[in-house]
Formats: sequence, C-alpha cells, structure tokens
Amino acid sequence: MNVVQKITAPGCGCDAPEHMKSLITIDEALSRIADNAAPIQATEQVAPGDAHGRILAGPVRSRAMTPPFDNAAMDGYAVDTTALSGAGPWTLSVSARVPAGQFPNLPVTGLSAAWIFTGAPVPAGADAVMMQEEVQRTGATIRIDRRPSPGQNIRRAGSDMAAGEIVLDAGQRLGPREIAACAAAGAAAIDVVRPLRVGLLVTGNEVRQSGSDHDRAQIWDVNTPMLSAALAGPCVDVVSVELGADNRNNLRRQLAKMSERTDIVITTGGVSVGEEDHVKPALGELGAETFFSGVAIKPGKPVSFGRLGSAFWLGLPGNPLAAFVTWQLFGTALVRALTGQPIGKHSRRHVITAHTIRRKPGRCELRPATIAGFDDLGREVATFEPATHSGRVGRLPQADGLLFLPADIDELPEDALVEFLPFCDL
Ligand SMILES: Nc1nc2c(c(=O)[nH]1)N[C@H]1C(S)=C(S)[C@@H](COP(=O)(O)OP(=O)(O)OC[C@H]3O[C@@H](n4cnc5c(N)ncnc54)[C@H](O)[C@@H]3O)O[C@H]1N2
Ligand code: MOO
Repeated sequence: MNVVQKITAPGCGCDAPEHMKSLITIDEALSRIADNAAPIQATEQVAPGDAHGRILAGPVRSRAMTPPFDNAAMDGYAVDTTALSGAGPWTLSVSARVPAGQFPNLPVTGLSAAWIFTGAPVPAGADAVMMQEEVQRTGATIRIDRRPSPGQNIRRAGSDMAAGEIVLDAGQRLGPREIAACAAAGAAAIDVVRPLRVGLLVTGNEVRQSGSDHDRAQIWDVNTPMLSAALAGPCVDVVSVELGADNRNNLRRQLAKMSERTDIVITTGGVSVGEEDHVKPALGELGAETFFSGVAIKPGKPVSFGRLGSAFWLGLPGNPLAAFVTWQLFGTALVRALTGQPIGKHSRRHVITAHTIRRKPGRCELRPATIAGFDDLGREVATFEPATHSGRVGRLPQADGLLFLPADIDELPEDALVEFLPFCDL
C-alpha cells in the first residue's frame, strides 16, 4: 500500500475560465458566514431533561462539589486502617449499618467496622472500604486477612467536580453526555439559545409534491422533504415552508414576508444565471446584501449567502444533490454560527480512496462516498461512484459523507489520502 500524498487545501479554481473567477473557496465562504452571522442573543431556560439538542447560551458551573461527600464505591465494610497493627489477620466488630441515603451517626473507632453499601457516606474515622467478598463475616464480626490500602474503594468529595467549576462552555450542543454533566453539576434550569426560526422557500415552476400526478415537464419535489428533514432538530423551528413559482414579483413578496418572521430564509433553485432564475434579482429589488454568490465547488456552484433585513438568506441550488451538499457545508455552518457554536474544519478527517479518480479539474468536488472498511494500516477506505451528478440522489442513502477532491486535481490514484466530511444532522 502506497500513500501518494496528503491533501488538505481544496484549490481555489482560480486558473479556471473567466466566468469562474468570481467564485470563492469553501473556506472563504465559511469565513464569510462566520464573519457576518453573529450569534442571536435571545435565550430561554430549560430543565436538563428537556435540553437534548439545544445549544448552551452561557457556561454551566457546578453548584456544589460532586460527589458531595466521601462515599463507598463498593458494598462492604468501612474500616480504619491505622487501627490494624501487625501483619493480620484482624477481627473487627461490626458496629453500624450504613445504607445509601442515610448519614452515619457513629464514627468508626479502633477495631470496629461499619457495614456499608455503594454510595453511602463513609463514617468519620474510616479511611478504607473492604469489598464484602474480601472479608469473612461471622455474626457481628468480620475477619480481614489482607491489609487494605488507605483510601481504597472511597470516592472522595469533589473528585468529579469542584464547587463553582465550569463544566461546560457556551456554544456546546447538549447531548446525553453534556446533559449528564449538567445534572451532576446540579443545574435545575439551563440557559440555552432560543430555537432559530427558519423559513424554506422551494422555487421552480416544474416542482410538484412528491408522489402527486404531474404534467410531462414537471418533476417531484425532493428539496422540500429533504430539507425539512435536515432542519428537523431541537435548535430550529421551521416556521414556514412554501413553494414559489419562477416569477420575480411573487418571489419578492414571498421573500419579504418570510424574512420578517425568521432568522434564516433558505431558498432552493432559481439562483443560477438563467433568465428564469429570479431569486437573486428579487432579493436585489428588496435591497438584500450579498456576502457571497457562487463557490468553486461541484456540486453546488451557485450557492449564495446574504441578508435581507434581519434574516440571513442561504440560496441553495435547485439540483437536489447540490442542495444537500451545500446544506451540509454551509447550512449547518450558518446554524452553528447563529447559535454560538464554533464553525471549523474539525469534523473533517482523512480517508484512503478505494479506486483511481479521473475528473475534470476546475472546482473542488464534493463526492459522496461510503466508508467501506479499513486497510491493513487501520486507515478508513472510501468507495464512491465514478462521477458526481448534482441531480442524482438515488445512491445518497448509501453514502456516509463527502470526499473533498481539490480543484486542480484531474487524477488521483487508488490509496490517495483525501479529506472526508461525514454527514451530520443538526
Ligand atoms: N449557463 C449556466 N447554466 C447553469 C449554470 C451555470 O453556471 N451557467 N450552473 C449550473 C449549476 S452548476 C447548477 S447547480 C444549476 C443550479 O441552478 P438553480 O439553482 O438556478 O436551480 P434550477 O435551475 O431552479 O434547478 C436546477 C435543477 O434542479 C431541479 N430542481 C429544482 N428544484 C427541485 C426540487 N425541489 N426537487 C427536485 N428537483 C429540483 C430543476 O428541475 C433543475 O433540473 O444551474 C446550472 N445551470
Ligand atoms: O454546481 Mo451544479 O450542482 O454542479 O450542477
């Protein structure tokens, strides 16, 4: 096996024909999202049990040390090792019984032991807990053959979290692991970012509801259900889903209305250069700002980003694979930016290509790929179709993510190391 090269930076397409010169790189597009989309300030409070998938608006501090007291890690006997003189064995009298949830009244003194259960507070005077399997109990006495170590089987107060310690920072997405830390920190109510209000406007005269009867020149709408599914998550409220005809005046009215009640307006289709592509002209008439218009990628070249009033606009291409890929690259980044989560390249990793690639250079290609397994060095190996077709989604369910094929590369051998972005949900 021969690693030919390590590829990190997708090229910029700047040796491309004149009409591609205005296109920017993926990383430049991500920077423009990060620079323009400041986190929304609105927050709300939720209980830890309702926080799944929400984004922390501020740090979470531990309200008290945890565990709150020294406690037994095993069912057994709490003893004072300093009272065990000589080489043993030792016989101790069982002087108390301490179940979890009950505070011990009596200290352990001399050759006495407290019968203790996992999670129960360790009595004063004891400095070790013997597992019950390691002692012989007879009536009200136990025999210990081997000297316990001081501290054995005791979980010390504060050993997990100190009082006041920051356990989570703002911008963290709350999954089961983070919610566990919040609960252990004693958080009764957690400050989270209020869900983003998102509107979806799917354009195209030819688009009809999936499964419906349609005329000969019409097609089933893939983008509405696909993006509705992509947006389904606790940090987003989809407040409006509309279809829009290829008509500038109508689109202008729809965009204006949608932008008044949303943080993000997502459009699909009508964003390229043809006379029937009315989304950008309609936004122009409404005085929208444009932060980028076209990225040197395949699929998804016309993807655009701007602002209309207080709402951000993300213009995804109509081709369904292009819409999905640009959602994965830029839509998820915009949601992250507006909810205060870092956006970066951290989720990209490197994989090995399973086949030779021959392609037309010019744009960085995002090719759907499947992680098929590992090579003999333990590296992930990706398989993929011979080409990327922006209108095809039939094989998308088999893909795990996107390979980044740099703009200037026309051929890559088998076993090349390339960047890979796993698909992610909100
Ligand atoms: N002269 C040029 N033509 C095109 C260029 C270009 O640079 N110069 N770019 C091409 C590229 S790349 C893309 S991507 C598409 C994107 O165009 P639009 O975003 O304007 O999308 P539409 O033209 O409206 O639609 C493209 C394609 O997708 C189908 N579509 C649209 N909506 C849906 C939907 N909801 N569900 C399923 N399929 C949908 C539509 O029927 C078209 O076939 O432009 C190229 N052209
Ligand atoms: O950029 Mo488009 O998605 O290739 O057809």
